Amino acid sequence: MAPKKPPCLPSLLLPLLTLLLPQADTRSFVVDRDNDRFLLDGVPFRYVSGSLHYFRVPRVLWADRLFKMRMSGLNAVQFYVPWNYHEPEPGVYNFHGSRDLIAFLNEAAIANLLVILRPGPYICAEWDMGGLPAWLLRKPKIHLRTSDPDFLAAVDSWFKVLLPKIHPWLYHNGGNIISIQVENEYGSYRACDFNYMRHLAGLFRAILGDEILLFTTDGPEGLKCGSLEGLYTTVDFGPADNMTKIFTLLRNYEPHGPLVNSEYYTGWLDYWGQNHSTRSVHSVTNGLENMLKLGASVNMYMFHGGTNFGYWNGADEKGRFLPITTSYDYDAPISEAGDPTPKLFALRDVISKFQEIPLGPLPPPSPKMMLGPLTLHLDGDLLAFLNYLCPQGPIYSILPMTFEAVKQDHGFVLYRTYLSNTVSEPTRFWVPNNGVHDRAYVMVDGVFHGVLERNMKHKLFLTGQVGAKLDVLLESMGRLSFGSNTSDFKGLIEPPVLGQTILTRWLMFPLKVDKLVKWWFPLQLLKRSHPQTPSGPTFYSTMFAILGSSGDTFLYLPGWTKGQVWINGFNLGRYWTKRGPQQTLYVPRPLLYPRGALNKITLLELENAPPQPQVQFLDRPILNSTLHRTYVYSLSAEVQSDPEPMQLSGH
Ligand SMILES: CCCC/N=C1\SC[C@@H]2[C@H](O)[C@H](O)[C@@H](O)CN12
Repeated sequence: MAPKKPPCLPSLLLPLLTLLLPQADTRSFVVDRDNDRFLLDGVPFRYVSGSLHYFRVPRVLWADRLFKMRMSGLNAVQFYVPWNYHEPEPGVYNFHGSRDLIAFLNEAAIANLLVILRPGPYICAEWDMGGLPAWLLRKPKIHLRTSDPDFLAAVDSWFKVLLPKIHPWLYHNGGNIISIQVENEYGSYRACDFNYMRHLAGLFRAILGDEILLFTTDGPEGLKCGSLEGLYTTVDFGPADNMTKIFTLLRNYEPHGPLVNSEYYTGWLDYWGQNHSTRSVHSVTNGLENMLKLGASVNMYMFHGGTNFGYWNGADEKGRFLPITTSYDYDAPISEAGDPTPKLFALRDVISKFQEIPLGPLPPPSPKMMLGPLTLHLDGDLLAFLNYLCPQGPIYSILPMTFEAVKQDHGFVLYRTYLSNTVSEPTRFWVPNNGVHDRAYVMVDGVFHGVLERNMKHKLFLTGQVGAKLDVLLESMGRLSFGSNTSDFKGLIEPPVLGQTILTRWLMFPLKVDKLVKWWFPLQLLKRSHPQTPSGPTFYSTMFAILGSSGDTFLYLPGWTKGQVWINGFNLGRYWTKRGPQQTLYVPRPLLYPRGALNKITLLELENAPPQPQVQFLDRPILNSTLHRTYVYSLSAEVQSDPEPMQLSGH
């Protein structure tokens, strides 16, 4: 669907106006190397852009966010296209609802924003596997982000679907896309495979033509492997970096043409278990003003961060595995709830010194709602619903299989084996080579024995009778989205060991939790037995009505440990109250049924619920709680003391 044409005008006016309006054949966005600037339709142009990720904002809120960006003085919006968000299975595509990319392009056009598109295939973005689909890892030896034929075949297949959709939206075709990025900070990736980058550039040119401006983005240390002849080179850096030094370095790659910072960091990401990140208003506005004085084009990353709903967060590896939090507030100028912040107004003042700002006020913060406390009832432990969670039954293997091997991309897989001997004394249960990816909740005959965690907690001690069920619920906490190796397999990567015995003969149950939670009637109706005393992964739920006026709100879970939340079947994301720094989850008002209608909240608490299983809805977020240090294990004392196992179980 090509962009909507202007409304039809009285026929006598049309000929006159067509002389004035730029026509598709005169529309152009080019680099003017003689004058170190961009030209838009032949006129000098500088973009002041902001990043907003449509995949982190419910579709019903896109127009609101884009309007606020325009009213902030931006003339462009930059966003990625996550491959894994649109191709859930090989050859299966989804561009509907909150995945309707064309609808988002149209909303940007309506907001009078040009578009800087970044389709990857890798996007980083603190998104699961940097946007690459987990199903690529069903070929375990695939070399991601290289000219590996298996990888390129999947990339070509995806881009031959995506890029033709984008073609009509290119600026010179009448659309609003002025430039397109190839890959993402490729210079930071170990492969440095120029054949791969040349392949991508050739594919983009073959489908999109020669007019569209293609560019690359790298940190200063990545320019060597990230830049490519024929692609315009840009950099990314934040307010604390040395702008002069980095732009001077950039001139080694682009001696002429406009200076571009494609990711000027207005804030930063958060990791579970680390302190909340912020960037000062002064440092961010000061850096922007310095770049605009140079005539540079700038994209602010992020201008509105949004939320990692569901299981979509990515992870980093900085000495240890660090999953990204559910909130992607990013301390951005527009808050996670879509509210203008002091940083926005300060940036708007800076922009107004260099270009016209739309007249009129920004909308005020949206109404917020408080509700509760609500008391949830215990539906039952997760194992009680196993037949509904895995209706197709388990997969058997001598050694445990990864999530990818059993075709489970996100969430949870239950691993089950049976004790071949009685273990009467507390005996060490562990997984060699840091092989828990990422958290394991261990039960013996349904009794919760504790948690193992990647890099953090390698062993626990358990007892059990011969023939007892040993259940290990594995949770993926999101795949590495940055770093030298994005082949971040999930599950039990190594067979666990009990005492000196390697445990074999495993049943794997890929769990379809979201499908179960979507059932409207209370889960406990599915159970034959009465809810047991809460032990390990357990479902809780309740129904509630909004009596007063509705509004955005923030779910607060005091006393809960860690788990997943659904509201009216929508997967709101992960909570980890015990670890922080995030203590609340953003609940967009459109998720809630208005006054009188019944809403349903469901929790899967993975460890321990509070004695009173209550939650509240607050009128403000808590993203910077003080961390409960006692809860964060230290690994160093443990990992060296694990001896090699002696025998296989059952042999
Ligand atoms: C030292 C940082 C290297 C990783 N790059 C990052 S961390 C935050 C941002 C986003 O991930 C963004 O998607 C990256 O392109 C750049 N960047």
